[in-house]
Amino acid sequence: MDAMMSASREFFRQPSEEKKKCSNLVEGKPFEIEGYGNDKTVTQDQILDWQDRLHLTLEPEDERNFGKWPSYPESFRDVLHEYASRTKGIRDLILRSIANLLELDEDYFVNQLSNKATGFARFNYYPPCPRPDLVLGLKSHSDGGLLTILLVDEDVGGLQVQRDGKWYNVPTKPYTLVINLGDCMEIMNNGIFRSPIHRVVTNAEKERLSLAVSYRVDGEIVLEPASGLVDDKRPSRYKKLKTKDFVVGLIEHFLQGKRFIETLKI
Ligand SMILES: O=C(O)CCC(=O)C(=O)O
Ligand SMILES: [Fe+2]
Repeated sequence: MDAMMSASREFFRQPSEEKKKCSNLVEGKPFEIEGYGNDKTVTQDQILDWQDRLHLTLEPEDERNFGKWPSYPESFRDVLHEYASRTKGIRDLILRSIANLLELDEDYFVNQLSNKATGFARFNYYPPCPRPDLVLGLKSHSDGGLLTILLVDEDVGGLQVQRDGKWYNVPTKPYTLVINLGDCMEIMNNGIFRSPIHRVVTNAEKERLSLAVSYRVDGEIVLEPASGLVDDKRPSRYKKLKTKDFVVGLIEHFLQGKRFIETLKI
């Protein structure tokens, strides 16, 4: 965890020209998510976030785009490779625990992950912000996938979670990962465990860093509640759709500060 955080910090502290070697914007090419930069701007009045992010595909491994993986610091690639193999183990452990809690077959969620299931890393870097009262580091959202394994800055807080309309600070604690369930998980468990709405506030004096590793099922899989969690008393609460169509809606809504899952509720 320390090695991953310090390699990320070294990457983000470089001058902008160096970071742009991993840019997600390549002249003459359409916007790509993968790489260093900002999220896409789709409307004139879109509210932007006070952050830089580096978005890298981790899974499937053969789809890693090393052209966008930082070569500075030198350790970055090896550290991320190692970190990603550890988070995959944590993913499976948590998916099995959730299945047990729901009294499903222990491997129910793990079995939904084919070798085409996706995993990506989103490194978030929040520079100090002179007007924290005016701008968020990351707008209010819920994560889209099955689950997110979040490594947060151990000194600087900023992550907040919403409950009953109120925002609560998530405390920072060294060597502690925050696990967020995502919208795909909420759908697959028929709304028993929900994906939390969260956001990041900015800090006037200190920079902040986080790394979110999110996992999703394969795009061809139809997202729907596990049959063991649907009956006459608790019918399916979400419209069915393919994961790849879900992802398109998810991104469009996220950029505008909205939640796609709300439109799928029956
Ligand atoms: O920076 C954080 O603590 C949260 C980041 C986050 O919510 C995300 O990347 O989805
Ligand atoms: Fe998030």
